Amino acid sequence: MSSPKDFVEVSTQLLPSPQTSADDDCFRQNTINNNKVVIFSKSYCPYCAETKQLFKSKFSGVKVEVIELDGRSDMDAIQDYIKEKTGKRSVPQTFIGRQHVGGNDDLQAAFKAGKVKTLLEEAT
Ligand SMILES: N[C@@H](CCC(=O)N[C@@H](CS)C(=O)NCC(=O)O)C(=O)O
Repeated sequence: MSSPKDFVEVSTQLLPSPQTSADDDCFRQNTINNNKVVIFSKSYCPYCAETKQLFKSKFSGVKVEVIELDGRSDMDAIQDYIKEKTGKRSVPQTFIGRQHVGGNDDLQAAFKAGKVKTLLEEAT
């Protein structure tokens, strides 16, 4: 059952254009640190669509920050940064409460194990 307040808010954030590569990393880390749920995504990617749909259907009411990488001039740099942090370069990559959950397969498995709910509850 869902009520109006349960409707999930999915927004697409454009990171500001930083001046230096040190600023770049700062913006990327701040995006992960300052949002409860962050999904690095590509708009055409079917796995990304599944990840976004999971939050929409199962965690309505939770604000999800979606960074659509395709078309961004810093797409490769962001993917390099995520690879450096997590070992993974594919999209989607989901972070909950600053913790890396992983790609869509990882997220779906974490959901089935009840871990997504726990991470959301623990996230500030
Ligand atoms: N098993 C991965 C599959 C992800 C995947 O293959 N994503 C593609 C896009 S649909 C990808 O990242 N391709 C390389 C790229 O876009 O840089 C998952 O569940 O997340």
